[in-house]
Amino acid sequence: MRREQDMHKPQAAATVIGHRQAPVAASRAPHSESIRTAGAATVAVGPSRGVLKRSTASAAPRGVNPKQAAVPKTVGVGASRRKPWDLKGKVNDMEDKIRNFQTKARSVNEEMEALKGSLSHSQSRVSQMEKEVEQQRSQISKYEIELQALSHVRQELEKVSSDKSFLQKELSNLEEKYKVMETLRDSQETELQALKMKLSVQESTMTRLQSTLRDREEEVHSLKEMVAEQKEELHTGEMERRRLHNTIQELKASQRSPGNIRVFCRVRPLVSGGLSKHIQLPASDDKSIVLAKTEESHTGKVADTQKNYNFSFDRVFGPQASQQEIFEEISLLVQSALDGYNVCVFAYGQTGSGKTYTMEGEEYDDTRGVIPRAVQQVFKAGQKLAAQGWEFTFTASFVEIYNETLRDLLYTGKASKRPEHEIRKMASNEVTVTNLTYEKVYTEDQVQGLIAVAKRNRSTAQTSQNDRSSRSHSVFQLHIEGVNAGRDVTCKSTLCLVDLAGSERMMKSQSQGDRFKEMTAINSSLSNLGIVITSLANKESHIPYRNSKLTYLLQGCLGGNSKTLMFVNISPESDSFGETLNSLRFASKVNDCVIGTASSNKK
Ligand SMILES: Nc1ncnc2c1ncn2[C@@H]1O[C@H](COP(=O)(O)OP(=O)(O)OP(=O)(O)O)[C@@H](O)[C@H]1O
Repeated sequence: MRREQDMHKPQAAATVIGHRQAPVAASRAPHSESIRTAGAATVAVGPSRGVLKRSTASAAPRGVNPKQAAVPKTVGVGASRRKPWDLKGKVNDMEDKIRNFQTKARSVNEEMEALKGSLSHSQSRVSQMEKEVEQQRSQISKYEIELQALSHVRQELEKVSSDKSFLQKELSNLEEKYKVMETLRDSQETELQALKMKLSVQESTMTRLQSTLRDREEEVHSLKEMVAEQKEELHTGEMERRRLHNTIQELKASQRSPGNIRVFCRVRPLVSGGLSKHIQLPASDDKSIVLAKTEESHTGKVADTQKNYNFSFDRVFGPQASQQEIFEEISLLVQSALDGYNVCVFAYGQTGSGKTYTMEGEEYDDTRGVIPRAVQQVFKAGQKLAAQGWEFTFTASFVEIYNETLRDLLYTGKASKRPEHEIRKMASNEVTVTNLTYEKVYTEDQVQGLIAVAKRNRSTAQTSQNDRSSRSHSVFQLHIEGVNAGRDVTCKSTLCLVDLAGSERMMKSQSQGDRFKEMTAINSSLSNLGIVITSLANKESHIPYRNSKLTYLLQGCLGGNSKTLMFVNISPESDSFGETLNSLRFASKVNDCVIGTASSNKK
């Protein structure tokens, strides 16, 4: 556009040239480039302005524009050289000038024509360029659209790239994991190989072991057969042992007397120590005892006479005999109880002769009596027989008979609620006591606990009545039931251990009141015991068991089907001589009784 303006300006200048004011226009066109060129020509020929100014101002007519008035002056470049009057010269100059101007106008025109050409060219160029610009614009808008599309693509690309980097990370993680897994797999493969090796070794070992097992099984089978044979032999042996055991006892008993009731005599040590004067125990004989009594001469003229009472029993134990020695002699009987025989051991003797010491003993091992030792043996033997297929059930009871009344020594309830008891005989001929505690026992300790309960119960009664324990019988019973399921054999027996009341005879001076009643009861039950034993020995048709609670209770343990042992305990003091003699006489009578051969309660 600017170029277009530039092209028009010289044209206007050329138009002015045709007028009189053309020089003015020429002098006023310092802004135009083409005029500037012409101006230069003017300056080259014109005089200096300083010179002209003064004369112009003074020569300009009034009312005329000083600028218009100055034109002729300016036109006359050669005025300084021509004389004012040289008009012709001036005209010539003017004509020269005109020619110059014309030449210039022509060149300007030419230039203008050239410019026009150039202009049209430029215009076409411009339009072409505009077209191009349009094209460019449309291209640009296309590009912009493409750019937008590309920016979407770029965003997507960025997203894809971030996804890619994420996936690459994941990939690298997975690669790591894969490597770890590979390592693991390798190690597991190695392990697998090792296990396979082991397996193959073990398989071969197993094959070897299987063949060994088959051999062993055959061995076991033959051993089982052998065991069965040996068990059979053992059983036969056991039966034989029982038979022999019984025979030995019978032989032992028959050594002195042919009766079944065996009697052991035990002499208590003197309380003061030393030796008893009236009791003699022959050193060479452990079955005899001599009771010597010196009878003084009434007249004094003859010497004192000594009367000897000789007794012999199955065994006589002196004051030094230990509890262990005593038990060794009766342990065979206890074994018989497990073999199915009823066994009854009772201690007879005057008060203080050592019955309780013999039967119960004291707490310490050495001083323990028959009852705790028998219980220990029963449980031990029961365990041994279990190996031969025997299974035993033990039931314990402990009863006191005082004044012909029964009292449960295992009762642990309130004293006020203590029940009364009756002895009953069952259809099976078994004797049982109503309301009595029959405690199933499984261990020796449990039985010892029951014995302790019985002791407490006796001492409680003792405090209310002095020496009550001396005046009552205590009966411990262990009911034994054995089953050998394999052989379809059962056995049933009772081990009966009795501490009898003091056997002293009643003095006439004491025969009054409660004491009389007690003594009558004791004497009655003890003499009834003697009567029952004698009746059994005489094989009488009626045995008066029911005459006393004691014989009624012991019915099953006395008689042909039981093994009975009596301890006769004697006091060594000289003032007990009479009672000792009575006890030994009673025991001797019992010892002479032939009741018959016991048979085992085996089915
Ligand atoms: N063999 C003995 N060795 C040592 N001490 C004994 C022996 N026998 C009995 N004794 C003691 O003699 C005392 C009386 O014995 P024990 O109580 O056994 O007599 P008991 O006949 O049962 O009397 P009771 O009829 O009054 O019950 C007790 O102190 C006891 O320890």
